[in-house]
Amino acid sequence: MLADRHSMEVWGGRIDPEADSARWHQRIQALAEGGASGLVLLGFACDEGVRRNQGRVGAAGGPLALRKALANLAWHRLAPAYDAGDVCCEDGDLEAAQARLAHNVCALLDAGHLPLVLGGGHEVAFGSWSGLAEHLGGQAQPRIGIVNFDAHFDLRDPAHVHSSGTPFAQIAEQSAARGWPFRYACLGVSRASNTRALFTRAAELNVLVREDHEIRESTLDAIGTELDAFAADCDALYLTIDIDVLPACEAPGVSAPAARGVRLELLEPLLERLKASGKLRLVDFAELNPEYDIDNRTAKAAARLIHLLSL
Ligand SMILES: N=CN[C@@H](CCC(=O)O)C(=O)O
Ligand SMILES: [Mn+2]
Ligand SMILES: [Mn+2]
Repeated sequence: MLADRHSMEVWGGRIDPEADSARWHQRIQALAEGGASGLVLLGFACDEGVRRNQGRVGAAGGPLALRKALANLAWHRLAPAYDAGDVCCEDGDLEAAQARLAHNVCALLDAGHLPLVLGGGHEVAFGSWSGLAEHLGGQAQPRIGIVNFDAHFDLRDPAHVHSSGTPFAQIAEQSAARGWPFRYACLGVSRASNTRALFTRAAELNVLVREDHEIRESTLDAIGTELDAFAADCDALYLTIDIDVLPACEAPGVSAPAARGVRLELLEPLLERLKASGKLRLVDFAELNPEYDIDNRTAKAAARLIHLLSL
């Protein structure tokens, strides 16, 4: 593997004396060549995209905070989980860091693993997707479905700058250049936090949009059915979770906290539905900023979602 740094030191925590009481820190393994396929955590310690997007930096600390939050959670998995270390961006060269992330993601997919990338600002998405694209590149026209749970479209015009606000517009451009379809679902969007231009671009790109206020107990099943149909029309799903989709009380530790958001109890059933599709090939978490977290609330919420997806 080509990660920029790797240490298993963070994986420590409570050890219970009774049988069958393992936690993540007791079961996760350092990634090594030739191991059985499993879930692989790969950090993307980067907030250069957030800085370029005029946001609150600090998401570079996300991978470490996520591992710490995950370490003490109960282990219920049957298949292995590995830690592949971090890709870092310490010199402001975001494009080079995204390219290294892509090569690592591609190598993991080639080896039969499910990569779970720990961001980092949402600029992680361009690197993650590029890795999946590299992996599927041999296919004629792979139908990659992107499902983004986010208060924001992140479809800003990349002609100005590449940032945490542009990844899906960059992916749309790349897809068009390759003659591949662009299939993007963005759920949890806040109308108040996205300009008219962004809604217009989403409509032009035929994005499946569900706004934050549309996701309620009474609409969950219908939205789940929409996601089933979206997944059925794709060869592979890339799930990206911008943790600022949660309300600020559940996720204060982000660059742009959501005044309303979509609560965990509504998000979780939709994630279960996507998982049940059997088409998830790549997952990432974006925008956790530990510098603004309260009581590790945001890290714990994200770790709970990782735990749910890993069962
Ligand atoms: N990845 C973040 N994207 C948001 C940030 C919004 C904000 O800082 O208020 C965006 O660009 O729209
Ligand atoms: Mn985002
Ligand atoms: Mn967001």
